[in-house]
Amino acid sequence: MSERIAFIGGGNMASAIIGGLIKQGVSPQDIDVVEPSEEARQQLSSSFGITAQAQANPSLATASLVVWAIKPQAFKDAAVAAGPFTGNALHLSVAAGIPTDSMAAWLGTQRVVRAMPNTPALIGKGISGLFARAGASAEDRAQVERVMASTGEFLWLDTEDKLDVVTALSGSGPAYVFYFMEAMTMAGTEMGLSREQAEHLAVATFAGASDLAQTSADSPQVLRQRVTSKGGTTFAAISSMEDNDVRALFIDAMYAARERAKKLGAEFGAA
Ligand SMILES: NC(=O)c1ccc[n+]([C@@H]2O[C@H](COP(=O)([O-])OP(=O)(O)OC[C@H]3O[C@@H](n4cnc5c(N)ncnc54)[C@H](O)[C@@H]3O)[C@@H](O)[C@H]2O)c1
Ligand code: PRO
Repeated sequence: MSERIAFIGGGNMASAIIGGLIKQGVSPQDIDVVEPSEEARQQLSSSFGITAQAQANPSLATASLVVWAIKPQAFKDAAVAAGPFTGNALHLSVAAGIPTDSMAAWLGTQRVVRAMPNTPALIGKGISGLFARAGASAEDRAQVERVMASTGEFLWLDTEDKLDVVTALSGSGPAYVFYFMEAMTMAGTEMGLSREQAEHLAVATFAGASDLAQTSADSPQVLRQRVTSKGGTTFAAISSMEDNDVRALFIDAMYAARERAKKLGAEFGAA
């Protein structure tokens, strides 16, 4: 990968991808970042030795790939500011909701791909959903794969609307896991463990159960049933959750996330 890559936005998600690229051997000198926040620019400098630009400028024209890692709310203004400098680049957006139709209109190109990563990308253990517009070539898709592989796994989607489902599932998903860790820690502490002990047990339980689910030939449902002795402690806990509709409420929450992704697209993606 000797091409220059430009990032518009240098926050959490850009840093996760940049970190992965540098680990893969990409030189920080081949990475440009446009980042208006002084604090974020300093972070990029201390973490990666990258001198980010406060504003889009003609140097962006040398990038063969432009990665859009800004909030949906800021996308259109940033596209209007940076678009004129991005020449014939391929564009890859990680923003929730913003449709490729809008990006193609704002940027004047059909070479547009969207990715929905998640924060385990920071340690190379992310998973991303990818969608390519018809105007993106096989080589464009391969370039996106090389970049996203540095953050973990990826899978291609055949329709763009499925990206909103991926956003609700794996994009937002780490927060659901941390939420359950928080609740388990809170309960363990209430029941007499120290906070450190409870958090250690909760985090290690998710790590172990995730590894088991990934390496086992059995489904999560079968693995759950194996923990749940009839009339035992897990049975009491799962019955309490089922009686309180936790599963249905959790599914509702994911629909709310997907709705929000659609609304962000409609509100901030209007071309
Ligand atoms: N954080 C996640 O878990 C996650 C997961 C998947 C996708 N995303 C998507 O990634 C995008 C970025 O999220 P994040 O978590 O990195 O946010 P962030 O706030 O950490 O980073 C966004 C950065 O963009 C900068 N910015 C604002 N206006 C700009 C402009 N006009 N030009 C250039 N930079 C500008 C901000 O200063 C900020 O540093 C969002 O669209 C989000 O939907 C985030
Ligand atoms: N974080 C972004 C959000 O909450 C997108 C998925 C994860 O909007």
